[in-house]
Amino acid sequence: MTASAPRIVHIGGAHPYTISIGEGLLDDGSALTARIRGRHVLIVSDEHVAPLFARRVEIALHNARPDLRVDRFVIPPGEQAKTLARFGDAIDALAALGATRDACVLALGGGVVGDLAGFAAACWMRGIDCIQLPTSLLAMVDSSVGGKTAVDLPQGKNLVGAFHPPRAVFADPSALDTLPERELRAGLSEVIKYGAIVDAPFLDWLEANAAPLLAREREALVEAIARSCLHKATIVEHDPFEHGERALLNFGHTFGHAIEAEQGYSGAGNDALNHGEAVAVGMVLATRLSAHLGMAPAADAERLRALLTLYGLPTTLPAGLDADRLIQRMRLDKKAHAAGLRFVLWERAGAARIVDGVPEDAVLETLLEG
Ligand SMILES: NC(=O)c1ccc[n+]([C@@H]2O[C@H](COP(=O)([O-])OP(=O)(O)OC[C@H]3O[C@@H](n4cnc5c(N)ncnc54)[C@H](O)[C@@H]3O)[C@@H](O)[C@H]2O)c1
Ligand SMILES: O=C(O)C(=O)C[C@@H](O)[C@H](O)[C@H](O)COP(=O)(O)O
Ligand SMILES: [Zn+2]
Repeated sequence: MTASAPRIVHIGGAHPYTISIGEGLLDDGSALTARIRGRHVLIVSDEHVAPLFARRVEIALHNARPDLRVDRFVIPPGEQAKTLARFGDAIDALAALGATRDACVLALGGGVVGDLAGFAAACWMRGIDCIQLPTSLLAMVDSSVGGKTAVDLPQGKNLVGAFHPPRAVFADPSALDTLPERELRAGLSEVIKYGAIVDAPFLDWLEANAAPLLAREREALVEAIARSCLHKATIVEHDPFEHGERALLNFGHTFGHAIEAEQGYSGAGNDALNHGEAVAVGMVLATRLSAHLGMAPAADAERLRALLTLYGLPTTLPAGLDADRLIQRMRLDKKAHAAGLRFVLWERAGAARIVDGVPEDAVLETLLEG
């Protein structure tokens, strides 16, 4: 049972669903099973998260629906597991389960699990249900919502994937108690992104609420999650397949994804940046590029950099990365056209714009400044 009524965010459109945010949702078997149509469930998780939460979810499912056949598929933790090979293993797990078209994948974990599990659900029998049970802050505020699913290639981030909206999202903020500090900050990077691109008052709120958020005060976290989900839901509902405004959610990602790929996706346990950290650096570089192109007042750019620093996030390019190689990576960014690079640039707090044909020499200059 949930401790109190969950906060609900609705996403409309062709495939409507709800995001529920509330304590105890991971144990709420009746809420979870209400979205499960068939009798086969594959819980996809990772080696950090499964020992913490998978048994609880399995018990909740069993108590509400003893007829369910529930299997577990567990991947190693971190970005390096978001591969075609692990995707193949997930497909094998669905085959071993005997999953029929009404089966359901439960993605229990951070964004890596969510993206991989969602992609497996998108492909098995051309598409089965996926319920997202995000356990990292980043997954609660961003990756569990909107239906982008993918795996990485050595050549670039998320290069193989599909749009496959979840059947439902259940975010239980009590899961965040065990989240490592570095991962909490990474999630806050994507939270700051929403303020930067569409909600200037949210940036004020984030400036005022760094202490409670970093101390994991539940009320502040739930507010940040709900407000982030509301922004993502609004954008995704209007443009589910990223034909236009959805690309705003990619602010900081052209630089960020190039950094991640260039570092070999090794952000989990060493000096390389994880996704949220790479996006933090990417947002700062995007504001600098905006300044080069005559957009975004310098004072606003400095304010964003200071806010990221307040949250303990990196704001400069890691040492040893080659600018030309980063630009080469950006040519495979999914926003790029045959005609050239496309960036989400910054105008001011709460306002960003998608700009085509950004000259590579301006990007190079920005990278060389660090
Ligand atoms: N699909 C989308 O729209 C979208 C949006 C943003 C990011 N992403 C993707 O999400 C990924 C990043 O997600 P992430 O930051 O969650 O990384 P992640 O999935 O690697 O999780 C971060 C780390 O935290 C651990 N963890 C997660 N929940 C935990 C908990 N409650 N307690 C203890 N440990 C826990 C994980 O095991 C992992 O080690 C990237 O691959 C990124 O590309 C996708
Ligand atoms: O949902 C979106 O749209 C986003 O861009 C959200 C991003 O935070 C996320 O990292 C996404 O996976 C990036 O998408 P991609 O199309 O650049 O791979
Ligand atoms: Zn992201």
